[in-house]
Amino acid sequence: METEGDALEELLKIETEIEDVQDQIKFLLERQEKLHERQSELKFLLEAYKASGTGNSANENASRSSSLEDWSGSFEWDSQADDVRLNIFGIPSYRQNQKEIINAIMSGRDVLVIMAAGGGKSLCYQLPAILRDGVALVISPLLSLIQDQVMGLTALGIPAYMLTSTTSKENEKFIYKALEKGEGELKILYVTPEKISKSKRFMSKLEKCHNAGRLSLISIDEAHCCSQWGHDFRPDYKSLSILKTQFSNVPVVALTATATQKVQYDVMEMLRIPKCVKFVSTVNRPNLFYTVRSKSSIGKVVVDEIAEFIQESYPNSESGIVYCFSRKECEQVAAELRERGIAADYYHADMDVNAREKVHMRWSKNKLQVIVGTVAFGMGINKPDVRFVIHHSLSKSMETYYQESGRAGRDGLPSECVLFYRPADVPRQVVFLFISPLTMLISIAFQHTILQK
Ligand SMILES: Nc1ncnc2c1ncn2[C@@H]1O[C@H](COP(=O)(O)OP(=O)(O)OP(=O)(O)O)[C@@H](O)[C@H]1O
Repeated sequence: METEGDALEELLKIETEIEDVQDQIKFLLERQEKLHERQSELKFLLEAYKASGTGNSANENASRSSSLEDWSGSFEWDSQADDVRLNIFGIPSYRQNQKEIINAIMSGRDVLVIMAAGGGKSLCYQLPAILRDGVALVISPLLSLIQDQVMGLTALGIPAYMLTSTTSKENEKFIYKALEKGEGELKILYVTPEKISKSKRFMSKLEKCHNAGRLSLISIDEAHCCSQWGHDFRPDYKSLSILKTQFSNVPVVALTATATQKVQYDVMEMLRIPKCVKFVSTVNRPNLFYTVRSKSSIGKVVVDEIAEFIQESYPNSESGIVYCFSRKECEQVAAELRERGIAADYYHADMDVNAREKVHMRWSKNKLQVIVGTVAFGMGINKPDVRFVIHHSLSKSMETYYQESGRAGRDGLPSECVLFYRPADVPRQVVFLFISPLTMLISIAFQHTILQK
């Protein structure tokens, strides 16, 4: 007969064994991650060997192109580019790397641009799109991003169009005619990646445009969506590899704010641009001030502190975002902030598209001070004057944290990023299970200023 003592002893044994198994799983997952990383590097190297046909390594190729070619020198299009920059875009001078990127594209090279959010990536492909003859194709992942860009360009008098589900029949006809026959004024055409992967009709018109020598460049925005290692992987981005295969002489420009090596290799491999010129601008955002605050285990106290911070530091309804871990937490925190007199609402993936869009619009138009969101409140958020991003809970990775907190201060003005941290939040984020929170804090501290309040 089994006694209570026996049962207790067996339970202890099982618990020890479970801990053991967990350690092994952790070890194996870390090993798997490293192997994937190396696999991706090797695939990229092999691709580069094949492309160069010389046996030189990709790194040699990459560094050769970056070091030996001087993209900051004088080029025949300099004065025309300056004229377009100043008189069409109204931009008095270039920011870091913009001139060099434009020169590389104008020279017909494939280019990979890594530049922080708000750094000015759009000008890098829009300006060459105007200077080069023909139509520039831009692939962007979100309808809202596309609409913003087309609206902005149209306001500047640049003939830009989009071909999406919202395009009128009349505009569609105009676009197809422009692609096929070169009729009408079309300089920049925005599409989502689904157009490339799913519309045979569109691809056939694009081919005609290319055959007539009228496809001037291909720009791929948010290029990290190609990579499974990125934070926003989009399966349709995989089909973009066809572009370089089909239009090999047209320069491809891939742009992203994501800087990890693994993602960079993946993007270059997926888009088949192993010999691209790579431009990495600083990811440091000197106008962002990072703070880590210790988080109380009592939910109400945390919301009290968040509300107090917002009301004291931003009494004039300056815009902000509060990131939470779960949908339920989002709704609760938004309601509690409202109870404390802050105009807040929530945003998460469980809401229908219209409700989400409504909240986003109210916030964009400053009718709402704070959006309390999950990770779903992500790409396409380009409000320039977000003064604070508060993390009620830890993000799922360092990269996600960088993206989320980076939504603050796109206008370059001082802005705050506050992380509420307590060790008990760590196990809720699967990825962080295997990353020491200390590593994350040290990492943030190295990259930015930590003001311990
Ligand atoms: N050289 C410049 N001087 C001044 N302003 C600039 C310059 N280049 C771009 N800008 C402005 O900076 C702002 C951000 O540019 P843009 O939208 O291209 O950023 P981005 O890098 O695409 O950011 P995100 O990744 O968040 O979309 C825009 O208002 C743009 O007009």
